[in-house]
Amino acid sequence: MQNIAILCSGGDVSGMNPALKHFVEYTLQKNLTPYFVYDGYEGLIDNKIEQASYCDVSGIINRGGTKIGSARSQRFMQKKYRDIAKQNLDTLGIEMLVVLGGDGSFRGLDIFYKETGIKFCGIPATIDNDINATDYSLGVDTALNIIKTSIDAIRDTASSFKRAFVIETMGRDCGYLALVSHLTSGSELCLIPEKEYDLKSFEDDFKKQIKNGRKYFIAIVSEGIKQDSSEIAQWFENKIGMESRVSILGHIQRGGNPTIYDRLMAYKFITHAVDGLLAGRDESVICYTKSGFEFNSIEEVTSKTKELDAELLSYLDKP
Ligand SMILES: Nc1ncnc2c1ncn2[C@@H]1O[C@H](COP(=O)(O)OP(=O)(O)O)[C@@H](O)[C@H]1O
Ligand SMILES: O=P(O)(O)OC[C@H]1O[C@](O)(COP(=O)(O)O)[C@@H](O)[C@@H]1O
Repeated sequence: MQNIAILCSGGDVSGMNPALKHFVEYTLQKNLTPYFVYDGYEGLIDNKIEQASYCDVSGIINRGGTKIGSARSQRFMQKKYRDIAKQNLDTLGIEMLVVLGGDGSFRGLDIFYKETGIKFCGIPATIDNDINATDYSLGVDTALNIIKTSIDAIRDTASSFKRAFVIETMGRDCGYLALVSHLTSGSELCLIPEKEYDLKSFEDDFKKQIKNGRKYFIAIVSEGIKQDSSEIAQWFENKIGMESRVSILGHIQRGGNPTIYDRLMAYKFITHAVDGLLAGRDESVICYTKSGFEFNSIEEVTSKTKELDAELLSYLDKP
């Protein structure tokens, strides 16, 4: 029997628990012995590695976050700690790793593979959807649904109280969450790092809309834009003449009951990752694109910054 381990690294996402469940079930079905590494690369170094069974994954498919924890690890950046991680894996006879994480995690994993020969398959997992070479990363759909529910709720109070709301989404330097939320929630303004903007250009139109009866505004802004959300709110007050409030959605976007789409994608990502390793793919990331699932090298995934989908971006210019 071959031993195979899974770990979560970087920001946790909803969808990791369904992935863990299918990992255990699928690897057992394939006559492999599954292991959990707790707390990301930190757990590899500290030997928090345990054999997993069906019991460990019962009742977790509906839970956000990850049962085995996730972490960012400064120590894994240093070879002396990666050597300890390799010793821990050798002691347990583990030769294959599945890692749910982002491009930083994959970069670390690739270095580890080159030093130790531990085979791996990366599964893109980040709410930001900013990993190059994959159209979809696990967790994005649940985050978008949480944002949708939040915006719908804020709309109730905004419309009742005649206010402008500036709603800030996560995403680091990527405006995907904000842009998709804008297009699907009917907000009046969307500001993202990928598109230059000048607030002045909206002033005449917004004032005209108020004259024509508009009672409230919803603006969705990504955390990576050049201004603080409070400055956008000030602009609504000073230049548009409407009382305003800021709502920073924050870490609620990283939690919550995984959507059907994320549960299904977790199932598919895990199946492809395990199949790929068994078929002899030693160092790859399983990506999802318009043409389906495909394996990519670390170089392809990490060498470029992902560009925002051009079609989605073009919709920002349309009324
Ligand atoms: N060049 C590297 N060498 C070794 N480990 C790395 C390297 N880059 C990232 N890592 C590991 O991957 C972890 C997660 O990376 P990070 O960039 O924070 O998140 P993400 O995987 O979401 O992009 C880091 O905390 C570190 O342990
Ligand atoms: O949880 P932290 O450390 O405050 O980090 C917040 C950041 O993590 C994210 O939620 C997800 O980022 P990663 O998936 O790349 O780790 C970003 O959207 C956000 O900027």
